[in-house]
Amino acid sequence: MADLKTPYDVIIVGAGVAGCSLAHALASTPRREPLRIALLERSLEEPDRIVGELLQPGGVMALQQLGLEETLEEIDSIPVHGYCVTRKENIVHIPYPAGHKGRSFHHGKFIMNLRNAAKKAKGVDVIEATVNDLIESESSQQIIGVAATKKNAKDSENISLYAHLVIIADGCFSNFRTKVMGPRVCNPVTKSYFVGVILDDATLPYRYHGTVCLTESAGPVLLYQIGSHDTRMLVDVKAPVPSDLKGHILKKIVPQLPSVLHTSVTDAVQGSNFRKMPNSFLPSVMQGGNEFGTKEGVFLVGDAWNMRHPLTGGGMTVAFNDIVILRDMLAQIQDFSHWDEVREGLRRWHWDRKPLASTVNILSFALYDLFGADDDNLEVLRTGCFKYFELGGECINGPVSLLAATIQSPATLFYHFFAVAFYSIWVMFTHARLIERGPGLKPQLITPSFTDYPFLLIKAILVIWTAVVVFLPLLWTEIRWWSPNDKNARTTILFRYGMPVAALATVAFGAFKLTF
Ligand SMILES: Cc1cc2nc3c(=O)[nH]c(=O)nc-3n(C[C@H](O)[C@H](O)[C@H](O)COP(=O)(O)OP(=O)(O)OC[C@H]3O[C@@H](n4cnc5c(N)ncnc54)[C@H](O)[C@@H]3O)c2cc1C
Repeated sequence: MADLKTPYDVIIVGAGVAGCSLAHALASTPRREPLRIALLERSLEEPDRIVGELLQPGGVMALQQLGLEETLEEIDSIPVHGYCVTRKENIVHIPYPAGHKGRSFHHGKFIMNLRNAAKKAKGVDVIEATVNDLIESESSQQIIGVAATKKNAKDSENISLYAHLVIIADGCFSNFRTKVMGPRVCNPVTKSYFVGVILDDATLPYRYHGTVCLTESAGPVLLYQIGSHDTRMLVDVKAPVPSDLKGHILKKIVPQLPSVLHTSVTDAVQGSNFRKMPNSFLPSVMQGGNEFGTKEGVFLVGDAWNMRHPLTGGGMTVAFNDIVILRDMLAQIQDFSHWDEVREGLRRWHWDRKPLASTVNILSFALYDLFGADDDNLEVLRTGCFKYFELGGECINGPVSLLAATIQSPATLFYHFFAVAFYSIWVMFTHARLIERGPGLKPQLITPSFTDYPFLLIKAILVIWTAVVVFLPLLWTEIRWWSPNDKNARTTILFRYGMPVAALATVAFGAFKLTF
């Protein structure tokens, strides 16, 4: 029975990508009694951020399933038909699978559309307030509400709101992660930073395509058009971020970009205020209350719970897909005060989201390790990856479908990743390569001969080892977060991951034996 202090069924903290779509999804689900939802956001002004500007086709599909496809309209959004990867003037075209299209836009405009959709949804109160704390029940230590400071026209007002369920969607810098996760808290690891600028009327190597520029001894550079005249450039920089960013980009990055971009990038960098965001890694941890060491009455969604590298532009796609599954799960629960039912739902949600979320998460860091390569063996893999794409056919279709999130399969990702690793070795043995000969001397093109083979054989083993060391820990972070008592999770892991991984490992080992 509803507590007198509980005017809401659900409180959602944060009206960003996940929060707005969740509020809209819950309100739009037919139920016996319509839900009363409070969506709290610290600022309802249009956000101005360098995040969430390209939505992959898989994200567009999830948005359609949520009935929110109109939020992509009337914001000067740009169609995205695929990617191209460049190494100086060498360019590989990687179109999305036929019939699929992504969209890119100014983040703030898209968020305003999402907020309007949430505001219009029946039973949703959008409140401009900063949530300061979670309110715990004194008897059960369950979370029963939030304490917030409401932004009024003249001054601020402290309020307390209560609900059966509190959902935290306060993004990558979440203030409540620790409180919700308790002893199992897992802190984000920042791998690098993206520094963002906007280019005016830039010409990209392929129009309406995301562009990934690989550079030597610096991180990858990402470009995509986000409006009729605006193109976002994100430059990956490792910590410590150089104090002279302008000099770093002009001297180290620009000469390695395709020449078609030189003028617009130089102009943008000259007069720019750089924006910087951390590229963080945060594996998802099972939630659901005491059994899993987390709080009851509350759970996390979106970046507050799970983050991956933004290189592959997958964050919003994961968030929307999560909301689709969560909506269907919560639709089966009539009363959110029945925590046992919510806990069981969260457990199912955790595993049901894995095919897409794990694929996107692993791909983002595996590609980042390859494209941001700063070691010799990774450089071999990076060259092999570029050449793999040049083969065309399934060598493009497979990886791009994973990137687009139209295929949700860590096993397919495993297959292509190790196919790239073996192909990289083949390339190393058979293709001529440029060797640096020291200052003042021109690099020399060397074709491997028989005398190089012993050295190359050792290198091949190191390259495979490097591929394993990149991929398997990422896979492990996706499957290890289960409770030892959770028998269903163990079965899921065994069948969904264990079997394909074992099968592919056998194939990979066989291929290795046949090749060498
Ligand atoms: C550099 C960079 C580039 C990226 N580019 C892409 C991309 O191109 N494509 C893609 O799909 N993903 C991208 N991402 C990831 C994507 O931005 C996130 O996955 C997505 O925004 C997560 O949504 P969210 O709702 O969890 O958080 P957010 O969208 O950040 O929303 C959180 C909301 O909570 C509010 N809030 C925070 N604290 C409080 C509080 N105490 N009280 C009330 N409200 C609060 C905030 O104001 C905000 O509105 C990128 C990430 C980075 C770092």
